Amino acid sequence: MASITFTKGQGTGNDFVLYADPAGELDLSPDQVAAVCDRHFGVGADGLLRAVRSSAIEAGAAALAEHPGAEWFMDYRNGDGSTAEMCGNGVRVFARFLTETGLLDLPEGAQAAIGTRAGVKLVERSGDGFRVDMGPWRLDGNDALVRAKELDVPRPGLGVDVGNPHVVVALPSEDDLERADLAYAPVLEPVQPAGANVEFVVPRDPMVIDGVGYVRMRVHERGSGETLSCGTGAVATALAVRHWAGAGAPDDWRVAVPGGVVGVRMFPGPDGEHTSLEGPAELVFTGTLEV
Ligand SMILES: N[C@@H](CCC[C@H](N)C(=O)O)C(=O)O
Repeated sequence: MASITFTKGQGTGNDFVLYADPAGELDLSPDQVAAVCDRHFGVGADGLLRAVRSSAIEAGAAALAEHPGAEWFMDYRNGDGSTAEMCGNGVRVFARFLTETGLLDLPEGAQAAIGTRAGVKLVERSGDGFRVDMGPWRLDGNDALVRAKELDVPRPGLGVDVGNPHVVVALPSEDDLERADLAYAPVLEPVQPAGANVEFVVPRDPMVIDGVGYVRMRVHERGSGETLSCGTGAVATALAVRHWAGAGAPDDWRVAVPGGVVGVRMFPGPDGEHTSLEGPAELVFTGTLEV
């Protein structure tokens, strides 16, 4: 049995259990992760973030090859114990955890390189929270029909890859968004090869004010169920809505989720268009786990 000092953190209500494992000695099994994230029998969280030195985890070799400064690797797990490539809110909360615990020095205006399974992400402070360069994105062609309880007819979704897979579904009205029952997994047809996070979205009316786009979103996350926020989902949402709106649509978006608001921007990067995600990231409490 091992004892782990953990911290609970959240970004717009997307909550995580975090712990430092610099030498890579405290890897939890999927069942252990699911038990920790269980809201009735465990700490309770949408996911788990293990801070491990990139040199101490197999997946960290690619991160160090991409960016030798990527000292820390974000080993992300969904609440059911499954592994995901990337977590947008998670990487911001991870930066808060590293800086508050003294594992990372990140002065205002500087960027830290964090290894993830979707490549190295550059994180910086932004107001009270953090901003992350999410890197390049693509429409992944895995468009799907999405069936969900309370939706009268199956609706078309747009497949977007932002490091992890998403399907974005536009709903006709805010009423539809509110009454959609996401307490179970929406059915995707055809089934996405690696599963997908599903975002249900409604642009605000008017959608654009002073060059900024506004959209509301609810999300059913692969491996976690409905959550109060999803950073990669917000990025996929802004990209999908801009795609649907066509030429002249803004590159600057505010995505309202049940847990708050995050900002998404599109900008030219060295390897195609990148996006950034910004918003709050807070630590809530610490405790000890016996695993
Ligand atoms: N909540 C995260 C996304 C976490 C991973 C996702 N559930 C998946 O399986 O891809 C975020 O903020 O991006």
